[in-house]
Amino acid sequence: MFKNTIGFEHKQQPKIGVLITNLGTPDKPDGRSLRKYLKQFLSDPRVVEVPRVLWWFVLNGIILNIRPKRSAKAYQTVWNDRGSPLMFHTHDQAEKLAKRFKDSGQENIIVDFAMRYGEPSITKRIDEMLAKGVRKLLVVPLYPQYCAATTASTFDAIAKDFVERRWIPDFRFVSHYHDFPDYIHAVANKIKVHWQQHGQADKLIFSYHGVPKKYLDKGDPYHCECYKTSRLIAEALNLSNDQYITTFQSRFGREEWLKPYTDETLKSLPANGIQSVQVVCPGFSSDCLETIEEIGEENRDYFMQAGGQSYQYIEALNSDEEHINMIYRLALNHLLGWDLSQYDINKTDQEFTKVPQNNTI
Ligand SMILES: C=CC1=C(C)c2cc3[nH]c(cc4nc(cc5[nH]c(cc1n2)c(C)c5CCC(=O)O)C(CCC(=O)O)=C4C)c(C)c3C=C
Ligand SMILES: [Fe+2]
Ligand SMILES: [Fe+2]
Repeated sequence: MFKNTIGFEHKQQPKIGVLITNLGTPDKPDGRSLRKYLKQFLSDPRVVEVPRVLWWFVLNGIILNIRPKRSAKAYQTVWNDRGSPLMFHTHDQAEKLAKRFKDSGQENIIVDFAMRYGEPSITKRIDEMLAKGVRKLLVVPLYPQYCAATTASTFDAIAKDFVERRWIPDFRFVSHYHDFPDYIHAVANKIKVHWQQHGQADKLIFSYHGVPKKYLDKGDPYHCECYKTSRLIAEALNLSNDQYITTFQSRFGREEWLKPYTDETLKSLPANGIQSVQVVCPGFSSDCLETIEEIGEENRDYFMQAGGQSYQYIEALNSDEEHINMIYRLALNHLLGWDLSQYDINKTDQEFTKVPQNNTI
């Protein structure tokens, strides 16, 4: 009835698993793959909060007949020989994070990545980690700002997995890091480096993925966390309030989403005397369709066609060294008490809580 742990052996060294996750992406940039991906993604009640029966008809009757073809075209423009940017950046992040732990002498920590939709699935990675002896699992969704549509949805996938499993590991979950100082400084430094190379524009635009406004009205902290992130980055850069704007992109459907909208803002700026902008997307830990195509191309056209002179997109943190160090330190904060060898806690505590050398069963 319950799923058993495969590959368990006695005297196996217990391990700690650090699983970074992101949204997921289609297998290929074609209509078929997009249909499969969008069906899974848009069927998630955390993403689309519309009565299920009504939504089933809208999704299957309209959206899945139109959107896959259109989205496939957009994905083709960002796909390269390494595949989807979201996939290869997340892959690189996991690889470099694993090295970061190894270089710090943490041999017992296994790092990997999973995707909420599509492959590699959360369940596949949990299976693999448990088989390798992971008995304590930390999941780090790479969404800096908490949102039910993303963060809670990731939690749902883990909870669903655990419900079906016999042997559940110790478990910790990072629900957000929108104000974690290392994250703020990593984004601020990325902007500073861009300024050193290109100079400063009239305005800095912080563009975050939007969600329906009703999610904010129902108590989702996402909107507040986005504004706080912008404020903290602006403070780190010594920007005054009139030097930056927070906006929301990637609208879907007809209902009202969080405002101000990125596209409408960019269209209106030239008429208000703003000739040059730099756009940064702090909510995206990896570049993906929504940053490369929507911000890098589509919104550039809106701004330039409205009379703008200069438009620059500042890339996501991707697998930059500073990003990996930030995720490493974020994970360390959440691992506290699990793996003691790495902490500068005082000697008495270390002796008291020291894990026995042969900690096997
Ligand atoms: C329908 C509602 C959607 C909500 C709510 C939503 C929230 C949300 N999404 C991200 C991050 C990403 N979304 C991406 C793509 C994407 N998002 C939606 C819809 C909603 N997102 C769709 C339909 C798509 C697919 C592309 C398209 O057809 O337009 C991506 C990129 C994935 C990639 O493969 O590159 C990311 C990342 C966040 C952070 C968020 C709420 C806070
Ligand atoms: Fe999205
Ligand atoms: Fe989009």
